[in-house]
Amino acid sequence: MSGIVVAGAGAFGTALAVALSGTREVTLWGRDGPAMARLSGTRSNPRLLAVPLPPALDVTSDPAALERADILLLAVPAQALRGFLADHAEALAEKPLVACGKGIDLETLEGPTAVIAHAIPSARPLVLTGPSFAADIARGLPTALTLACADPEEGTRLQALLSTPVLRLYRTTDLVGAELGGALKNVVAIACGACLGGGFGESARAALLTRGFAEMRRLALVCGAEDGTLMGLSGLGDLVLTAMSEGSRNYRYGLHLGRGESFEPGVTVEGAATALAAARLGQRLGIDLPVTDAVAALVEGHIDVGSAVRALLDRPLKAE
Ligand SMILES: NC(=O)C1=CN([C@@H]2O[C@H](COP(=O)(O)OP(=O)(O)OC[C@H]3O[C@@H](n4cnc5c(N)ncnc54)[C@H](O)[C@@H]3O)[C@@H](O)[C@H]2O)C=CC1
Ligand SMILES: O=C(CO)COP(=O)(O)O
Repeated sequence: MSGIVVAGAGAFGTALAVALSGTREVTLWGRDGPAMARLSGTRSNPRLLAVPLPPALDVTSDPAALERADILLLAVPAQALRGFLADHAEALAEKPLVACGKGIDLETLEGPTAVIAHAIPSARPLVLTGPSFAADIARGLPTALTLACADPEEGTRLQALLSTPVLRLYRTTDLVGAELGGALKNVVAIACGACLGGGFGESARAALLTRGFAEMRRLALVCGAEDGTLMGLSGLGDLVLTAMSEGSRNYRYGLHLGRGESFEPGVTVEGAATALAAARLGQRLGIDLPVTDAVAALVEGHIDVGSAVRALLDRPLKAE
């Protein structure tokens, strides 16, 4: 039996640990010692998830657990991944590291697999991504995700290890497509939320979702992604979930932007930093990303939603 360690005890890491615990040996590792000790005692964190932890799930803040792992699921936010890897590089060497966060690093403009490859060259990066709210996964509701692994044999082995009767993993070798789909859909979800929050209606949201998806594909394909991956769970599938549901923090953040309200402090909103990163990447690669650029300008407070929508409508007419 492989020892799975989920690193990052936020909503998603806790949900994944809950879902995988039972038939597998699973440890949930978090950096905050007192918080993990409390969680170990109470076996629940209602602020994060409505379900209790299964008795078999081990909970710790001891870094030695990272070293003992056969495989690690990294459920820290994208902007924290580089720091986490630097802190634990020795313990994580030569292991399969499954990136579960969705974003592009704002400083390096890299996705999680390149961040892992640079920080720990001996590690084997994978990506686990797709439409899944932590609350749904923790409750055992049916969910389908994409597992990307460069080595098809290892991908097949880990697909079996990380699937459960209700958590169905599809595999691919397209790491770039999987991670960019997951990262970029958050930006489009912010745009869709801002559109509804600003009172522009559901037809406009459908237009933004579709044109935003065209942008996602444009950027991802130039970065080496396969179109089939973008059309699958990790791209279109996750975009549909995130851009249509108030269960999404990115969408809710967009709603607040659209209404001109401030958002709940301290909540992880990956699409905000990723919009800035993707806009810079688009400039660097010479790719037209009007929706992304508008979200980046909104996030930075340079424009309001009304002017963002007007700027998008004023663009020259073109072929679809
Ligand atoms: N919540 C959800 O429904 C889903 C989240 N995700 C992705 O999972 C990632 C994490 O999201 P959540 O768990 O929801 O966020 P969260 O805000 O609930 O938790 C983030 C956790 O990461 C920890 N963390 C931050 N920096 C760290 C560091 N340097 N070292 C160790 N731990 C660190 C924090 O202490 C916190 O426990 C994000 O990239 C998100 O896009 C993916 C699918 C679903
Ligand atoms: O990635 C997610 C769903 O697949 C979670 O979305 P939010 O981070 O917007 O809540």
